[in-house]
Amino acid sequence: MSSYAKEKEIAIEAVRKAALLCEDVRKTIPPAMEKLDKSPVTIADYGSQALICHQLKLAFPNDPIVGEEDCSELKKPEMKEQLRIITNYVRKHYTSDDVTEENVLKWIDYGGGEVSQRYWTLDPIDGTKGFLRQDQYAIALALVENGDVKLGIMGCPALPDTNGHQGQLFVAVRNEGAYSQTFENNAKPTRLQTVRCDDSSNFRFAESVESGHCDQEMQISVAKKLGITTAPIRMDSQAKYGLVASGRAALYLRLPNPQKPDYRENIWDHAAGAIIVEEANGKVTDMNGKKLNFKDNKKMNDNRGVVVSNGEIHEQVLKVLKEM
Ligand SMILES: Nc1ncnc2c1ncn2[C@@H]1O[C@H](COP(=O)(O)O)[C@@H](O)[C@H]1OP(=O)(O)O
Ligand SMILES: [Mg+2]
Ligand SMILES: [Mg+2]
Ligand SMILES: [Mg+2]
Repeated sequence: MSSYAKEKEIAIEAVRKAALLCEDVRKTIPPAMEKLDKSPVTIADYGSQALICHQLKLAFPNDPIVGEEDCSELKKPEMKEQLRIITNYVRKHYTSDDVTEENVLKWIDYGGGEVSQRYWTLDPIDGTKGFLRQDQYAIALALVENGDVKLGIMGCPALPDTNGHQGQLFVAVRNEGAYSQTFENNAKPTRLQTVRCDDSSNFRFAESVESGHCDQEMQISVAKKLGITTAPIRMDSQAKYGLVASGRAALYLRLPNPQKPDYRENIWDHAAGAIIVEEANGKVTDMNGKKLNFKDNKKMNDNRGVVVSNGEIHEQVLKVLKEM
């Protein structure tokens, strides 16, 4: 019996419902709205956050949820039509009889919790830019206790598994391994294991599609020094952690963009992915070898960049980074 059996069951069901909503929205190529920081957000980001937060609050009323989105923009009168559309999508994918515009706003704002001794962190759509391009995105949910991620669920509805089946749901519980399954009900989970260095066809590296989110030039030179000469797998969102966990890449590098020295990573962009890779025998640190900090703040203020590996090559990657 898993130590987080109830949490896992509720979280998987919540992410599964949100994935159905996101895929439904994606069929129509949704227009993007712009947030105050100029980053895009869609009706699916809001719908996914509303669905997941409400289900978590019903089951764990005392747990804070630290989510990416809030409704300050959505509450503006000019957003009335958007709110109506979001509410309709939530109603379609959620058999709760209290789906009203007012409640949808309330549920989204359940995600306004603070980092605490025990909390959930949620990115309702990670890789919104990928989602808008009809490319990869992830619904990422993690439970953190005392700064340690205990449970991570990552839904990647557009990601094909190694059998070519589209849609992968990744699940990891601390000390109990990482698994992937399809989105079907009662799908059989497959245990994940990172790639071995002698598996030359999968000894590749992954990085962001968005050159503004990282330092692609530096990443390619680091990979070269490690003997990886094949082109990077460019993919949006935390799905890159899924590639490393399932042995389809040995390394995911996210080095800070030199043009944006003040950017700090958010906990919801890494918590779920990190436990999934660690439980598949991989390793995750920042570029200086520091543990990612999920204990203090939404922003990982004392971490710089992220290095995600199969475990075996981790020390070597850190050494190369230090030398450069
Ligand atoms: N300058 C930046 N450096 C690193 N990550 C960033 C930067 N700007 C935005 N992001 C985040 O990168 C994530 C997408 O990652 P990827 O590029 O791997 O698909 C998003 O969560 C996005 O955050 P946000 O949601 O605030 O836009
Ligand atoms: Mg965003
Ligand atoms: Mg997001
Ligand atoms: Mg994100």
